[in-house]
Amino acid sequence: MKFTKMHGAGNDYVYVNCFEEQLPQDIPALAREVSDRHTGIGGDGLILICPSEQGDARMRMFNADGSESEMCGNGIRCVAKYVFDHDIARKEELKIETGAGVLTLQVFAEDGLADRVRVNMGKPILNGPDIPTTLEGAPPLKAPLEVGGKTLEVTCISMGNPHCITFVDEVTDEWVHGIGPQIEVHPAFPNRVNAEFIQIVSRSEMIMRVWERGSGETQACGTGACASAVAAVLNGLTDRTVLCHLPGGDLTLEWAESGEVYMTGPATEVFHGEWAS
Ligand SMILES: N[C@H](CCC[C@H](N)C(=O)O)C(=O)O
Repeated sequence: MKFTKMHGAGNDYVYVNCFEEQLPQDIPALAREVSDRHTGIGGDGLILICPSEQGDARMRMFNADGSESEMCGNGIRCVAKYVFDHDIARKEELKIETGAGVLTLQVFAEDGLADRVRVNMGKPILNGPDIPTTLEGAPPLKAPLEVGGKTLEVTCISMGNPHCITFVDEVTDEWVHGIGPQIEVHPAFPNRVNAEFIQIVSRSEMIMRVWERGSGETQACGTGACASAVAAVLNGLTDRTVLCHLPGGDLTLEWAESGEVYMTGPATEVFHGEWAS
């Protein structure tokens, strides 16, 4: 099985072009195997680029633990790059089918290859039961969450996949590796949750680290950055356009007055290979 290794702001996945490649039956097992950074290819998960009746391609995304997610922001930028660069659909505006609906993307190319992508991520989902979470509110804003002997004040948002955002003075390992894994599996989140930790720098800038559902700490999380920008606006902490600094790079988020969230960021192809087993 041929694969391509790509990353968006350091959030790296193994990509398979399912217009051409056959997949084994057990895709979650394949995701776990290829993601292993010692015995596999290494990555935060597996992303399939598939034919679509509704768009130029369909994205299916699997975390490193094999769980499938509805949406992946860094992943969809790389899917757009792959579709553009490999002539599946060489258009500057692409439509990609995802678990969160058909999204529209704008591709920016240098020397004929896409290197930055602007995604209309759609409107955030704010109704608690649809996130889903048992916490009160639409959305839960500064909702109390008992974790690790602390009572956190969290904001919960979905971008098609669930996010629990905590604003902190400094994003330390204690938060990300100590509290993050406990939030991921907290009973308030029936489908588990991605846990973002945000340090506000100014009304137009924030620092983010994330403990991702199914993958642990990643270098960046596109849907998490979008959800965090919405949470920052709803909590009165930033304006509607925010520069988000992540360990793997920067993303620009805009929660437009129309309600849609726009995310702009890089997409990088690193290498191709053949998966032996
Ligand atoms: N771990 C996430 C999926 C990947 C999201 C992230 N890598 C992004 O760029 O949006 C989840 O289970 O919802």
